[in-house]
Amino acid sequence: MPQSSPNSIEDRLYVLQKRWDVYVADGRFEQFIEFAVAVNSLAEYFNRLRLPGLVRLCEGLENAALFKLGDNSSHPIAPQDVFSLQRQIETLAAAVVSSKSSGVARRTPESTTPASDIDWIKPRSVWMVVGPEKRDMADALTRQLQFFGFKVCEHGWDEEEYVEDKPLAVLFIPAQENASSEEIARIAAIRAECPASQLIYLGVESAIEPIVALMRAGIDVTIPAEDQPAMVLNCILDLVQTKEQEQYRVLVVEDSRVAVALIQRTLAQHGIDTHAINDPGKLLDALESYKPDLVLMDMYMPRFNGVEATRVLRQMAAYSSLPIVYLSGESEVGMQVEALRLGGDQFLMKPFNPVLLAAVVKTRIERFREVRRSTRLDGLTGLFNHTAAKSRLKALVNEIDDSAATESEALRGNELTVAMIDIDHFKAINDTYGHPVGDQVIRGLAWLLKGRLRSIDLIGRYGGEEFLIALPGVGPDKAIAVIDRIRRDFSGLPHAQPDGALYATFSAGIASYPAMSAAAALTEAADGALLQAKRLGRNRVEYGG
Ligand SMILES: Nc1nc2c(ncn2[C@@H]2O[C@H](COP(=O)(O)OP(=O)(O)OP(=O)(O)O)[C@@H](O)[C@H]2O)c(=O)[nH]1
Repeated sequence: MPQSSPNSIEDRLYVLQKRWDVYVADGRFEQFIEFAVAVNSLAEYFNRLRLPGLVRLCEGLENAALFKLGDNSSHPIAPQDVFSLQRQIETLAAAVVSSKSSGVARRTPESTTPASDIDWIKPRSVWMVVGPEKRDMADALTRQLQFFGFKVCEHGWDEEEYVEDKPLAVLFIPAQENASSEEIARIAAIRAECPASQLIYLGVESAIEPIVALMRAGIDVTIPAEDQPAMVLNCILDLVQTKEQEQYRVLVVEDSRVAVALIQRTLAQHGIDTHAINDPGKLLDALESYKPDLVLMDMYMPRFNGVEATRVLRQMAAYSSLPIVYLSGESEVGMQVEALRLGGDQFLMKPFNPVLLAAVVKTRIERFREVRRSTRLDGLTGLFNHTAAKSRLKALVNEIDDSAATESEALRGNELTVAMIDIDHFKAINDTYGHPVGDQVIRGLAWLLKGRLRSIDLIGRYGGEEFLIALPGVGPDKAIAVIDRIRRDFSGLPHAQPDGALYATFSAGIASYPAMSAAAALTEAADGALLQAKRLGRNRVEYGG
């Protein structure tokens, strides 16, 4: 065994293979569960590393394993199923070896490597497979990708040797709309060589047949002719965007210590954090302090039962949509249905199947987070939307007010500077190049802001092409310098469009606390300064007090 805890891709793969071998030798249900847990853990690890090809292979194996999970009576599974799973494991192992040889899968001890710090192992290179006919577009895309820090390696459609490290993504730009059979063969060859890379095909006809042919050859994303090339950067930036990686949090309401220990062990194996209370009377305090993504609720407990506790939560706006899953020995279907009718989302029986419990908990939490995200974040840019940005700004101003009132040493004298940014002549960009290109300009600015500002800064999409920025602890002079630097860089950022690149500029207005002591006054003053910047000729930063 390489190490006592499964840390790296190789270790996780080793554990998976070992568990599979044990199952094949003995054929017991519990051994199959252990194997399925190992597959799930590897799939999650690939997901965190953002290795789309390996995620796909691993999820295929996970689905096949879950399909065969069954129960005690269905094991050992039939020899042809063993053979088919064995083949999937071998394909996965070969893909891991192939990616590893490119340096993608270096060993990274998890204990010292939080998900947010693993950027260094992400490949940041992009291959572009393009012919001479699409020179202008390829050049514009290359400049744009380089601006965001990607290394671009160009290849011709007839090239057969690829010596560089395996890329994050491969962009295929065909000479005409539909791929020729030689081009399909080239795509399949690159798919085999780069199992972990995202393959993107630009300019497909909007019809099922050609898209299916490309997908069969190994393409992950096809972009219709009319949307290119504005979508390309979006696709690639999505691959490196660090989504919310916060650990899932589950509150366990359960009076049996044995059940709590089993649940916590199972969820911990899937990287899920838990907090347990044995008395539903403590529920509101625990929700307030622990802020879970899901409650796992026992049915029968002293004082009052899980269904009563759930009904109370459903009457409170803050918890009306929080996922609640019952985990109980109650086997009477009528009682289960009643429990769901009164506010529960799902019912799981005790003794629970660990794979099923983890799968239900994760799926419910993912959906819950997705809904929460969609109400707070802007779909185009992933930044806070207007409402969320306004309320975040209010909270920042309140924090400073509170710290001044309590004279907290750490925060005393804190400053806050707000900037309103608006892209210049944006209507003309839309009118000239079309809305998809306009959207790409907005996204380009969003990415530049995210890349340049700190994680504690507030960045919101305030209106169509208007952004609200708040920089806590930063005075006006420094803020003006920072925003002006971003302004200069944005004006040099090429935005790819079918005939080459276009350049855009923005104007900004700045205001600061304590000169303006309320959130509304700050945005109003920044807005006034922005108007002044527009009047003075645009592409400039003005200070409004
Ligand atoms: N592509 C795209 N366009 C948008 C979006 N939201 C708003 N717009 C457009 O943005 C344009 C804003 O134009 P105006 O407010 O007239 O200002 P402008 O052309 O940027 O001119 P100045 O601000 O004076 O420099 C309008 O044409 C809107 O339709 C969006 O999400 N995507």
